[in-house]
Amino acid sequence: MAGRTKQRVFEILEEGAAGDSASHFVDRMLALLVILNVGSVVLETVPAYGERYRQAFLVIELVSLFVFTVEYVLRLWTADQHGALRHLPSWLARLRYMAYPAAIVDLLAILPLYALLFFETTDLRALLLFRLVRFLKLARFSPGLASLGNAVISERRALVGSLIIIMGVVLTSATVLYIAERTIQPEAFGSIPAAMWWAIATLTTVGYGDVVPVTTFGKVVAGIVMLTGYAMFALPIGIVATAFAREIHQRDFVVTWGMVARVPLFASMSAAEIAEVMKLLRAQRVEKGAIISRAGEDAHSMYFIASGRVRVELPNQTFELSDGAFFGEIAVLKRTARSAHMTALSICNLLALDAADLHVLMDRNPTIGAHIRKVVRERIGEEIVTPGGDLTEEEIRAARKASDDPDD
Ligand SMILES: Nc1ncnc2c1ncn2[C@@H]1O[C@@H]2COP(=O)(O)O[C@H]2[C@H]1O
Repeated sequence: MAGRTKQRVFEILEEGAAGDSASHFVDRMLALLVILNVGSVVLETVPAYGERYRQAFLVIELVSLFVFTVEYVLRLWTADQHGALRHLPSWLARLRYMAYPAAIVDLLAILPLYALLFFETTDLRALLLFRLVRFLKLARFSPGLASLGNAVISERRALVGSLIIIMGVVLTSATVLYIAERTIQPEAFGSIPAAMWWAIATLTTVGYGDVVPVTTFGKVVAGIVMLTGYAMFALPIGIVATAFAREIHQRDFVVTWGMVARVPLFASMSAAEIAEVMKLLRAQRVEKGAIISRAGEDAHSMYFIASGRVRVELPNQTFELSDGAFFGEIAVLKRTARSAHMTALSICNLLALDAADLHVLMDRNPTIGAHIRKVVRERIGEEIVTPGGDLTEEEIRAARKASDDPDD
């Protein structure tokens, strides 16, 4: 029972499946609270509001402290449900989870408030910068932000490379301008660090105009630096933009004709039939270690593996399925609970087919219907199919037990 509660809390907080309205609601509420917080931090600094609404700002802060603390404690409690941490003892899973960047941000989002209580001050402005860390919590609720983070991390080497090039150009241009202008404008170009201010303002095309070269040589160098600036900064921007586009594309990958045609089950279909099937399939990207479905759960769809590997854990056997295979069809066809745990062993691109659409597909295409039924027969065996066509009570009980037992 406790295991089921923990699993549900985890699903609501961390792993909202498509269509899980409780999970989406909690995500939205938490994101709203973060936005309210950031808004109040910013408005507090406006003198006209800071004093007048002091009490209201304090209430927002204290409510946030309560909600974010409960959120953090629950995330810590359910840490051992994460795909990558499930094999660890609960205490170790929690310790490892605490080192996740998102968990660190969650902790930093509540710590300053405890400092506030501890130091018995009501001047929230003292903790201004710390409180704005909460803004980072939004990354958890925005897949786009997470993709941007992934893009920067995956291109870190190229970005460090372009940063070194930029630093080299800043240093060279500042040194040349120092040589050219130091005697004429000692206050602006009297040292290399001083000249670097001019170099950075010029290279970034900001051009404050507070410091300008006056010698002909200085002006020629400045012209070159201005032109180089565009090229220099286009480099990291291009790197991040390309990686970001790639990340987004991988996340919401499009179901293509080739992808469907590669699934052996559909290989014999005509192009027109494949085009029809494509309309029924939904693309779903699953991270490595994520649980796709649990034994004993209600089933709403079956899946085809476009790419990746999936582990199917039956109560007494474990199978591995890969590209082109399908799974999750038994519960959908028999209208029973899932008979196995299904976990992604690698990043998986799945094609999900809703229960109603599976029946449409099988009715429309008897060959596919017969093939799926044949695979089901091979998988579960004739002997455990009751005359009514349902899985035996014994198998369902075994599946439910398997989902209750693990690591409470
Ligand atoms: N013996 C088996 N071999 C391979 N896959 C299986 C086997 N038994 C069950 N499965 C798959 O595991 C899935 C678990 O969820 P379902 O019961 O919906 O559908 C099941 C099948 O797709």
